[in-house]
Amino acid sequence: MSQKTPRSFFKPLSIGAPEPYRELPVKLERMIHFVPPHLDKVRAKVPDMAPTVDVILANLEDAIPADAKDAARAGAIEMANMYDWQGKGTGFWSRVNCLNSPWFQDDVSELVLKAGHQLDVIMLPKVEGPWDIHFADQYVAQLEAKAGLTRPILFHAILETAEGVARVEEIALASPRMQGISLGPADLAASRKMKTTRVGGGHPFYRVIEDPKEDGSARLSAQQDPWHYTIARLVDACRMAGINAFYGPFGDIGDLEACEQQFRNAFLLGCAGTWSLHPSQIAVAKRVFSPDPEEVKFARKILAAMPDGSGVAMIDGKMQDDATWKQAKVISDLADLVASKDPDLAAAYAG
Ligand SMILES: C[C@H](C(=O)SCCNC(=O)CCNC(=O)[C@H](O)C(C)(C)COP(=O)(O)OP(=O)(O)OC[C@H]1O[C@@H](n2cnc3c(N)ncnc32)[C@H](O)[C@@H]1OP(=O)(O)O)[C@@H](O)C(=O)O
Ligand SMILES: [Mg+2]
Repeated sequence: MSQKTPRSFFKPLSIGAPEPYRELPVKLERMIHFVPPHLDKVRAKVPDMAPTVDVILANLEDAIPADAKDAARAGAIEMANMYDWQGKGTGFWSRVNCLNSPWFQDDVSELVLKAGHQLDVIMLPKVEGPWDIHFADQYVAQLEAKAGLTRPILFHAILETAEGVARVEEIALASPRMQGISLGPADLAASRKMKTTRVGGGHPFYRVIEDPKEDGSARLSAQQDPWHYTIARLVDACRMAGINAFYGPFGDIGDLEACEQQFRNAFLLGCAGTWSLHPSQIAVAKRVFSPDPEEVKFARKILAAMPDGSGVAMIDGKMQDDATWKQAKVISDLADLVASKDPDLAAAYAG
């Protein structure tokens, strides 16, 4: 596979386009809250909602009816100018329609030319390989130059095709614009021909069962996680590329307990955040993707016991060494980010 040279990898892809980032901006992205921009009533809530979430995403793709695509795009551009996104620190993203759709070109060109000064991330759906990223990369660079933008707009891919999973490492490495990748369980289930209509979470048919018993009594079985492999593969690809992995949608809006379990599985496996589709999921995402205060205190004990990050120490009967120091650093750094945005948790972490 032909690769760009290290120096050309970071070259702007259009004369006049902003320099690509060599290090990604450090942002809190515990929840990416989806908003249907064509619904006036929901769009009107954005200025009040923005301070309460880490990211607001104007969705132009699935869940937006075909006859409302133009209204959604106009609504997204209106959202860009409803709040001081760059000044107040809440991320402003938009999910555009897929690259082979009749709407992609207008989505991207209008967003960059009319909202690029406030837009942080373009979410690209149904990505199948690095070629999708390369195409969008140069197209956005040309639009950034035309709009006179001084800050590069980043990309976030959705992992929701079988081919995308087979190439997830190449996608993660395809451009300095890559900020992260989310799991899209519904489209991925369809692409893989999985036999489920659920959007994330477990399935009662996906289990393991113990061996038959001599007395013929009932055999114990346990439900398994059908997304374990994909999330773990996604995390490895993203962390290799120095970007973040995210869990995507949880569709059973009424079941917050199962939503929390799915989010928690993703958090423990290394995901940095999740999508929230409904206001009720925002608090769940905040609870799960903010490190637990007791974990933070224990992590800071490890950091204090090994100031230079090397050696060995016993803390509460548990062996700590260079590796656990790095684990503790991940938790402590995340806690610092959360504390900067959430006074209640700042107090809990300092307690
Ligand atoms: C499958 C994967 C995807 O593509 S997922 C992403 C696409 N889907 C979405 O973006 C869905 C976004 N959410 C919604 O459209 C709605 O939440 C809903 C249709 C699921 C439910 O709406 P509704 O029936 O109106 O819910 P409620 O009556 O409970 O609403 C109460 C209240 O909250 C307001 N509301 C609803 N949703 C939102 C929201 N997202 N943000 C802000 N406010 C919201 C609603 O207007 C009510 O307000 P009110 O009390 O003032 O009336 C795929 O990619 C894959 O996996 O592959
Ligand atoms: Mg999808």
